[in-house]
Amino acid sequence: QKVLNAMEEPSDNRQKKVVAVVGGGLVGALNACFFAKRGLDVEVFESREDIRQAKVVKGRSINLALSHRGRQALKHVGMEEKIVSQGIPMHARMIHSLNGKQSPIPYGKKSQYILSVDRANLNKQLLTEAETYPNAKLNFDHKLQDWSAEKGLMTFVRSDGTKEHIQADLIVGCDGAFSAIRKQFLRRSRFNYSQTYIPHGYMELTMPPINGEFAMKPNYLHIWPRNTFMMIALPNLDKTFTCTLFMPFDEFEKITTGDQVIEFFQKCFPDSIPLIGADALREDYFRLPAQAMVSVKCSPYHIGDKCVLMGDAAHAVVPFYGQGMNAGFEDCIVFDEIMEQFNEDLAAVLAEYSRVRVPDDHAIADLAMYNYVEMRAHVNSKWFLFRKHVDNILHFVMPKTIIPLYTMVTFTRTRYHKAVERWQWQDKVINRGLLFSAAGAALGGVFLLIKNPPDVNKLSIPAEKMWSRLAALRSP
Ligand SMILES: Cc1cc2nc3c(=O)[nH]c(=O)nc-3n(C[C@H](O)[C@H](O)[C@H](O)COP(=O)(O)OP(=O)(O)OC[C@H]3O[C@@H](n4cnc5c(N)ncnc54)[C@H](O)[C@@H]3O)c2cc1C
Ligand SMILES: NC(=O)C1=CN([C@@H]2O[C@H](COP(=O)(O)OP(=O)(O)OC[C@H]3O[C@@H](n4cnc5c(N)ncnc54)[C@H](OP(=O)(O)O)[C@@H]3O)[C@@H](O)[C@H]2O)C=CC1
Ligand SMILES: Nc1ccccc1C(=O)C[C@H](N)C(=O)O
Repeated sequence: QKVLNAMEEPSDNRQKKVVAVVGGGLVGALNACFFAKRGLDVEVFESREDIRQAKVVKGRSINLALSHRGRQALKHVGMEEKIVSQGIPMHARMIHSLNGKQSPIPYGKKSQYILSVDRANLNKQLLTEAETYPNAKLNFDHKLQDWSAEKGLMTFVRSDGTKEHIQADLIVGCDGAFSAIRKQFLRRSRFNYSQTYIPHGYMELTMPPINGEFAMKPNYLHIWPRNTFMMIALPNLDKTFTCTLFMPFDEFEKITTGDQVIEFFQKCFPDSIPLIGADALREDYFRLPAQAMVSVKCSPYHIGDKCVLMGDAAHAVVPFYGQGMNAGFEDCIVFDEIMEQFNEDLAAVLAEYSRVRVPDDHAIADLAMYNYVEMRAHVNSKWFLFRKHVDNILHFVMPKTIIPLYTMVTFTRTRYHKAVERWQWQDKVINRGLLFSAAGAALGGVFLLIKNPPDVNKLSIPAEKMWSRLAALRSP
């Protein structure tokens, strides 16, 4: 059994803590940098081999949308500029109508954008950054098999079947949506847990460059919203786009031949066929089955002063807000802030972390579900587009009073649950305002008509025609 010992004596009178981070994915690797920067000794245990040496990197999605929360966390460990310089800014949604028309909907002000970044590259750079700290060590091919919350003792199994037993002061579970660390929480009393698989799946398809250039405008997140399902595309540095088709599993399963794939794309995304390529479509559609999406909510995130969950291990969310990683990165900042506030007293820090973070992570889980409906359906509605304009104008006039939800979530560090509360309040106020304005305008019109009744004979539209037009407006 290996007991992780502090690599050197602490310079102050605090007991030097040794931290084991389980999972060297995006959040685990970043968290290792946070702990190491704080001066703690940290070891990462990752089940996969070192992805920096691997020939093929298996993973969920090729690219990710990075926004303010994630950037702030990267900034804390001095990596923001490096990562941002390798990202592609996306300033707006680009809506593809059935007839091929493209219309942009900006994400915020001119200077506000989200960034498309390469997942594997980000993970590799975070691991390399963690390794630059002398007090951080990375262990690959270490899959957590079991652990004890009471003893802080973990058992790892390696690909050759050998086992390693390791003890640490603090265990940080960053082992993703299907966390092995979280399994032990499930056995404990007063641990709340829910897991929901949505009935939709997703499939990734590649849109290659055309004559060495992007096949579509690169600085947008492209959306083909078809009300009950959608396709999106994010740009990559190699001038390809990664298209992701989100659709009910039933619909994926109805398509069983290459010809049916083309028929389906012809009907729903005709403008994308020449860009992806009909032959590629026929093949790529069947390369992998559609993947499932799960939303996991749990609380609390800690056990005593021994263990804490972060990232997808604590809160796997459906991907539709592009906030899963950003929220996980923000977890690292919040934990670090609380460590500072409570002078690294782990019992106090862990309890406070759960108290502060659970409502926010649960809020982003709900918002992520909502954003799927916004992206696939609401963007097609004239009322939604009108409201977006109204919100933007009000935000311009009263920047501190009215802040669009998307701006709060994506371009600020407003706590997610506060953003939801504020959104609901703003929505009520704006809708009432619009209703009163419409009623006021109508009343004003009636008043003017009564004061100056028009000469019916001089109306440019004959009265009967006007009535029939009004009747047509009312019928569905
Ligand atoms: C299709 C899709 C698109 C997405 N797009 C976005 C986006 O645009 N923006 C965004 O912010 N988020 C996005 N996300 C979410 C994002 O991928 C996750 O939130 C993020 O990867 C979470 O990081 P993590 O480190 O917590 O988990 P992971 O990245 O899953 O890392 C977990 C690590 O733990 C390791 N591990 C697992 N089990 C063990 C074990 N037993 N022992 C040791 N190690 C173990 C795994 O090998 C892995 O390396 C998307 C997700 C999906 C599925
Ligand atoms: N919110 C969501 O809907 C989902 C999000 N994700 C996130 O996407 C990112 C990248 O994922 P990626 O690296 O590709 O991870 P994978 O989906 O490939 O899974 C990583 C490991 O988790 C285990 N696993 C996978 N599926 C299941 C399952 N259904 N039940 C139990 N265990 C499972 C497997 O471990 P073993 O070797 O033991 O089989 C697998 O090796 C991560 O953030 C992940 O957390 C992943 C899936 C869904
Ligand atoms: N990265 C993603 C992956 C899957 C689905 C959506 C996204 C988004 O980023 C959506 C974006 N935030 C939007 O609201 O337009």
